This record gives sequence, structure tokens and C-alpha cells, in this order.
Amino acid sequence: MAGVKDYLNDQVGENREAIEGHIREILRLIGEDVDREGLLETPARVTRMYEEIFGGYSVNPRDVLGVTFDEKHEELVIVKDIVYYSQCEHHMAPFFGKAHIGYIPSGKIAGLSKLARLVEAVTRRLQVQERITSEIADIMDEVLQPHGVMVVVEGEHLCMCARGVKKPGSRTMTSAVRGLFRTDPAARSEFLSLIRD
Ligand SMILES: Nc1nc2c(ncn2[C@@H]2O[C@H](COP(=O)(O)OP(=O)(O)OP(=O)(O)O)[C@@H](O)[C@H]2O)c(=O)[nH]1
Ligand SMILES: [Zn+2]
Repeated sequence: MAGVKDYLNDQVGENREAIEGHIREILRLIGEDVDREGLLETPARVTRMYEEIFGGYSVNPRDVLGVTFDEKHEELVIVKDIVYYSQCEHHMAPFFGKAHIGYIPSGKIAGLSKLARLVEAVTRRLQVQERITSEIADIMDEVLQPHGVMVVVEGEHLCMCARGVKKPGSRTMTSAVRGLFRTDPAARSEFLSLIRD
């Protein structure tokens, strides 16, 4: 499928020493004293943080939905308010918010926690919010082959709040629809009314 990288190697873990060296060099180049006490461990800390926030690269998001159950329920299932943290690929600045996933199974249901794991696998990478949204929808569609999928993602982007245009509080909303949600406005409305707080 276009766009979804699923390489499974642990790049940060494999390149820990080199990454630490580069972080140390950036600290030096912005004018910091890299030998002062507060910064001595920073390159290692940042690298450990990268292992966490870029951990999605070592997960194949399709495998996350690997455990499914055969069930006759062919009605809307929604998991909403799945909190995510991601990094924008333009500035490497955090953006975060909530993802809401709804689907109408056609015989196969996913474990509910797996939907949240899918969000983790897709967001813990360098991303743009639109791609997060469509990747979640496409993977749900591919693995579960449901009657339909709808995904809404809300995001607050630090690159828009803390720098640049500086608009704190602005929220970006993105949605992706697949299957019958494309053609059935009532299904879209039901999903949207159920994810409203
Ligand atoms: N569509 C989209 N844009 C994003 C996302 N995250 C960051 N951006 C935008 O990426 C764009 C990069 O624009 P550039 O003009 O190349 O970079 P810039 O000079 O830092 O832009 P400004 O943020 O406007 O200062 C900016 O408009 C960001 O707001 C995202 O998830 N989706
Ligand atoms: Zn950005």
C-alpha cells in the first residue's frame, strides 16, 4: 500500500552512538557548552527519547491488527479519544491530539486495544496528520475488510503554536472514509454524532 512504511528494523537502537554524537554536535553548534553538567547526559537522553517517539518504525502496523475474531456483529463499532503524540515531518516538532476510529465489520472484528496499537504504530514516526488519518483507514480496510471505515483525527501542532505563525489553540481536523461511509451520509452522521463529546 502506498505510503505506509513497514520496515521492521530498530534504526535508532542500531545507530545509538552515531545519533548521540550528532545531538552533541548540534548542542555545540547552537552555542552550548556540551561539557556542562546539565548537558552531559542529554545526547543519550534524546536518543532514548527517539527510540520511544520513533518506535513506530519497528512495528508493522498491519501486524498490529493480526488478532481478529469472527463475529456476526455488522453494526458500527467506534473507539474514540485515542490520544496520540507524533512528530511533524517538516519541523520535527511534536503534534498531538485524539484519533477516533469507526468501522462496520463484515464478519471480522479486531481486539479493541489493537485499534489503539494501530494508532501508536502509525503516529510514532515522522508524519503529517493527513497521512496518519488515511493510513489508519487504509490498514483497517485492508486487514479487516469491513463494510466501511471512518477515521477522524484532531491535532495541535507545536510548529504552529510555539513558532512560525504562532497560533496556539488552533486545531487541525482530518477525516478519511472508506467503503460505505463514502456513499452513506447517515452512517457518517452516526459516526460523527457518537464521537462528539
Ligand atoms: N498539511 C500539513 N501541514 C503540516 C503538518 N505539520 C506541519 N505542517 C505544515 O508544513 C508547512 C511547511 O511549510 P514551509 O513553508 O516549508 O516551512 P516554514 O517556513 O517553517 O513554514 P511556517 O510554519 O509557515 O513558518 C507549514 O505550513 C506547516 O504548518 C501536517 O500534519 N499537515
Ligand atoms: Zn511542522
